[in-house]
Amino acid sequence: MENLKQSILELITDTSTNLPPDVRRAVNAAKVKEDLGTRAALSLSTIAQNVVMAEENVSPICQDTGMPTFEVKTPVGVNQLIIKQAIKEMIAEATKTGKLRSNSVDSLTGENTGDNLGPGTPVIHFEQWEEDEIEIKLILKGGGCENKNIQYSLPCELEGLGKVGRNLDGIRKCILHAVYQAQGQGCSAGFIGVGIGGDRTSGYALAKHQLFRKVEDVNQNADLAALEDYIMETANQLGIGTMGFGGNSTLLGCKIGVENRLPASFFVSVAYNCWAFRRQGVRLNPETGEILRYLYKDEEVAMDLTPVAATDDAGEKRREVVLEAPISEEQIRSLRVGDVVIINGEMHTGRDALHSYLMDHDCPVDLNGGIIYHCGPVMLKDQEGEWHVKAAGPTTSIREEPYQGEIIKKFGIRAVIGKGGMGAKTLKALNEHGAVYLNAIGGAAQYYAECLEKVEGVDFMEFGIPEAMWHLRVKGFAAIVTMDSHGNSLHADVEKSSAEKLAQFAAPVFK
Ligand SMILES: O=C(O)C[C@H](O)C(=O)O
Ligand code: SF4
Repeated sequence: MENLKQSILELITDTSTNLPPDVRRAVNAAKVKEDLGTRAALSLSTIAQNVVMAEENVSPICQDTGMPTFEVKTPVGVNQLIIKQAIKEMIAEATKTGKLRSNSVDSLTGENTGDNLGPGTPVIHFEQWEEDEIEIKLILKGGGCENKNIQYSLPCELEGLGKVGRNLDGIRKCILHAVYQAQGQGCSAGFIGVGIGGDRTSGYALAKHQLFRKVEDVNQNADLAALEDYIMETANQLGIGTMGFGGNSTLLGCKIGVENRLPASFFVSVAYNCWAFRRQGVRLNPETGEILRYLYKDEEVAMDLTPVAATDDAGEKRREVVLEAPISEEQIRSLRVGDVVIINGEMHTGRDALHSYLMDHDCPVDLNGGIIYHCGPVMLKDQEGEWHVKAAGPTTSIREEPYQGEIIKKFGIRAVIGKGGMGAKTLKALNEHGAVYLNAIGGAAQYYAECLEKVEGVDFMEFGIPEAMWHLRVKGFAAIVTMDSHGNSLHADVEKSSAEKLAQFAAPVFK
């Protein structure tokens, strides 16, 4: 097994940096479906560019390289302990070289282990099989989309859809609801794996396992094949769109599996995966560990890089406003939902640990007129001790909803950048203080890393790399105003309109 470690490292690197062809085809098709010039089309254009950059730079497509989850099949007689050890070593190695973000955190203390190893990380499932080769599959599913997973216990009642029975039609309602409740927060357009049955644990495992099916794969169960088709057709009518900006591409794939259940239980479990659907697999020679072939590389698919002009709904070119901190209240009040903002100068990252800390502590830097970026980057230090940004897209902002409004006011912040939008409390604070919420394109970690020209400093390294407060100098960082200081929220609008559309699918479809 002299090649085993190298093969595993290659698999991890490829999964993190090179989007598989079936996913590329789906993202390209989504772009064609969006109306030219819309926010959704613009986002897909950035996403396509980002995919190309990640492959070229051999750097993470998204900074959140997720919970590494391996499914390993071995012929009888192969020592699984050796494979487990090799996986762990190569996970640590890939973390050291910035192919993975250090993502394993002690649940109680919040301490980051720094090498992606720890109790429960990585996840490795072993199985024996009759074939002669070793198969290793890997999925890197990020935290933001994982947070949008949902499990339904039937029968139940769902807002807008009414009673949900223990039958195919009830399952249909659950899946539509699952897509609706994710809105743009899991970096739509997404892919879902659904597990029908099992218990609470095996149901979710089944759902996640469905994500290993190819996007074009047709379900062998005719009922489920019909349901998958129906969901693809219908979910895309909800109007959530890429990043939740509204639009025609909300869902790029739906795969449904079924297992037996207990008489008393009926679970429908849904695993939501962002567009940055990173999964790959290899077949290995059982003697040498050398890669024989990849499982998800049927052809080379180039990303569609056709440029998209930024126009508003009336076809007018979108207003572009350049901002540089410190930003004045007047500048902020002139911004409206839909404006494109280009940021130069200084910004600071901050996510969960920082927001909670700032509630009752001072900030080491002056944030008056400043910009906070909800981002947990991948960082590498060079030999001179200087930090470099390797991947740095936004994280889901709604997690900061309990803190954000107060923090904006306490420190005089004028702009918050993130993705997926924020709630009513933040919207109120934006209005009262004079601040904006800017939506960056989730998952576009290479695209944004290139705008982050210099790391000026860092505070709170004790929170771990993703949670630390990085002080960055940026150039040409583009984002869209999705919540302004006049009480407008694109997110609230899309949520409302998609809820109305969801309710149109309440009537039974399947027997
Ligand atoms: O943790 C991150 O950087 C992003 C996360 O996957 C998210 O979608 O919020
Ligand atoms: S930031 Fe978006 S693209 Fe990245 S892992 Fe989270 S949900 Fe996926």
